[in-house]
Amino acid sequence: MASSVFFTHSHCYSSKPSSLVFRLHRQVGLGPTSLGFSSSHVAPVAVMATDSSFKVIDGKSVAKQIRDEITAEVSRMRESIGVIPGLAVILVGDRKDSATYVRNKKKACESVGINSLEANLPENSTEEEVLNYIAGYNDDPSVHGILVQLPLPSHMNEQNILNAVRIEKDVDGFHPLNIGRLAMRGREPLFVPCTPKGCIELLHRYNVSIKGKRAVVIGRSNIVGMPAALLLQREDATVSIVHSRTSNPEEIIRQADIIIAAVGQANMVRGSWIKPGAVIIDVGINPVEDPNSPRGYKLVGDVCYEEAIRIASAVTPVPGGVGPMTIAMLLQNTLISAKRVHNFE
Ligand SMILES: Nc1nc(=O)c2c([nH]1)NC[C@@H]1CN(c3ccc(C(=O)N[C@@H](CCC(=O)O)C(=O)O)cc3)C=[N+]21
Repeated sequence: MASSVFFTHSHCYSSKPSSLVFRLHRQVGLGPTSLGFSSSHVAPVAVMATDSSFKVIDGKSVAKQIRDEITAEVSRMRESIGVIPGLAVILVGDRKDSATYVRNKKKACESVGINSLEANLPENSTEEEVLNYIAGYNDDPSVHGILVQLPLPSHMNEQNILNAVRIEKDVDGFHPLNIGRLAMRGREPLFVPCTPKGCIELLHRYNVSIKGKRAVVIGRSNIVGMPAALLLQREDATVSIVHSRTSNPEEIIRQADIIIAAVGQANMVRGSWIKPGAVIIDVGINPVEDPNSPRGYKLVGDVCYEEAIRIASAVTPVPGGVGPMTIAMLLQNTLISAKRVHNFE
């Protein structure tokens, strides 16, 4: 994001919290909650006199819970009508991160009993070759979901390729018809994009009420920011979108009861930008140098976590927050697709 309004920080200055008051009054304790996760209780009493229990939103354990639900449904379906849901993933080129994501998706399919097919095409493939694979999967009745891993090589037209996926198999929810329906009141998309769907699912499973709340989405990408804003609006939030040309991002973000951060800027959102008690869903997955890690880097979100936990009421960590939910939602969409085509309830 090449803009001067967005500040980048390679790390949070956790030894210098934005408010001394919060640090002085911080009390940490551990205890199970009704959802079965551990949470640390932070009590910034100067601002939040009551109900000051801070929660880590544990996407990893919620995703596990959802995978267990999907596993049960997949086997019920197999036993009663003999159908096994199938997901086809098309990977073009050899980007390391994409290969890792695709491998994780495949593993996740196996873990719930969904069949996975994979087409691995070389970087220099033509658009036509990719379209041929899509056409084959469109016509294959054992395939209920088709995912074209993004980003595609730059010589390909992403729109042409996403348009070619049958909307009934568009488990990524990226077909313009599905996105268009998401944007319209009274219309239902066949699939909702996985990452934004995972964000909303986390809010639901943590009993965060959305109706009537002020929500701010940071970032306006087709795959996260825009659909996240549309989903929040469908849930009756009052939604603002902050982006690289927003003149007063901090001021707008500070009004949010719910923040969904999806810009891809490490630690961009500082503690001082957060309204006390806000709920934060951090979609960013940004590598930053870390000499203490064997890989030489670690992953951080778009939100300065160490600062956020002192002021927000709940925050998703990175890793272990939205990422695992994205994959769980992909499995869920594949199951929904198979159930729909076979009229199985
Ligand atoms: N057609 C398409 N659909 C996608 O859904 C799609 C895509 N293209 N291109 C790339 C992005 C990225 N994405 C992630 C999925 C899971 C994690 C994930 O599970 N992350 C873990 C582990 C992170 C790690 O340690 O490497 C975590 O955050 O805890 C991250 C990122 C899906 N994407």
